[in-house]
Amino acid sequence: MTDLETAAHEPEPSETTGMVVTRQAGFYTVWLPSGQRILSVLRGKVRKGGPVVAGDRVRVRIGQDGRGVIEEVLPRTSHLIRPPVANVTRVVAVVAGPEPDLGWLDRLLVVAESQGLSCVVCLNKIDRTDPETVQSFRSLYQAVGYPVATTSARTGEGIGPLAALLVGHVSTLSGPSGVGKSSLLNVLCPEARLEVGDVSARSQRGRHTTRVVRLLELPDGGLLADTPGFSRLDLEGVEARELWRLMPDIRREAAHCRFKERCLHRGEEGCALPEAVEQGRVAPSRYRHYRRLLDEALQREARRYS
Ligand SMILES: Nc1nc2c(ncn2[C@@H]2O[C@H](COP(=O)(O)OP(=O)(O)OP(=O)(O)O)[C@@H](O)[C@H]2O)c(=O)[nH]1
Ligand SMILES: [Zn+2]
Repeated sequence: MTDLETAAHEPEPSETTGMVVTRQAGFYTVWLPSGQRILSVLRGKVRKGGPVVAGDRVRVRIGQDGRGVIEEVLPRTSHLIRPPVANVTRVVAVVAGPEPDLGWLDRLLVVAESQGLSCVVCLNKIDRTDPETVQSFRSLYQAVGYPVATTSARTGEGIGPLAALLVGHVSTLSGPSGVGKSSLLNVLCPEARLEVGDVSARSQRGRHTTRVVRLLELPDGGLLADTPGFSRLDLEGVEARELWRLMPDIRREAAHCRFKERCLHRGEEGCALPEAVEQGRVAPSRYRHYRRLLDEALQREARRYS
């Protein structure tokens, strides 16, 4: 018996909590802990509280007809604006071979850390990447402290281990154009593939300027947004003085810097960071990107205060 069949035999309690997985024309699909999905509308007072988005955890009352009424939106742990998804816990930062864009990756990792999101780093297109590059990418980011997946959406290599990193999370893929985010989505979620031929969904997207975001169920558990996140990587809101805290490898070494909080760890005389790079505890690319992001944050702050 499948989970769905089991669910059909167990009457749902009249009130339960669930997660909004998609919204369409005033109807919200709520995913219940049993695996069942119910079509729901918003109670008037909930509507006044602002938009309800995919990822929102809600208290829902189920009527005789099997339809739901969303009574309350439970507090959010995070809220992405673009795409509008609540309660994301995991960002999959995707870059692709043969020459992964590490500058983009390090920037995204900082932005995600500043929002308290946990990251998985993914190198896609390993079928067209030199094995040495794959290996050094893996070592670099494992040493920083991130789970690393190396994948090929084309051959399927590494997809299982990537899926395993998403179990129990609400995740979003993020990465520069063309790295294979849609391709990964299709191999990770069989449900996503159906969409390709779904003309009504496509034409709807064309009509509306804001795209409807769906959370797709991963076969092994977890939910994945069907719209990539973080299309703009704004460092807005990241203070120059706080930047070192947002890069785990820099943070570890900064703890040994004798200038402590007074230091920007930019390579000042006596700062611990240049030595950490020399001795291989911080990768040169990571330190270079740290300094680039720092300069940018300092310039922004100078403009703000001038
Ligand atoms: N060789 C190879 N090609 C891939 C792989 N994954 C994706 N591609 C190809 O890369 C191109 C871009 O893939 P998409 O999935 O559209 O990339 P995307 O990141 O969604 O791109 P945007 O929608 O522009 O952000 C397509 O031609 C894919 O077939 C892979 O693992 N290996
Ligand atoms: Zn320092």
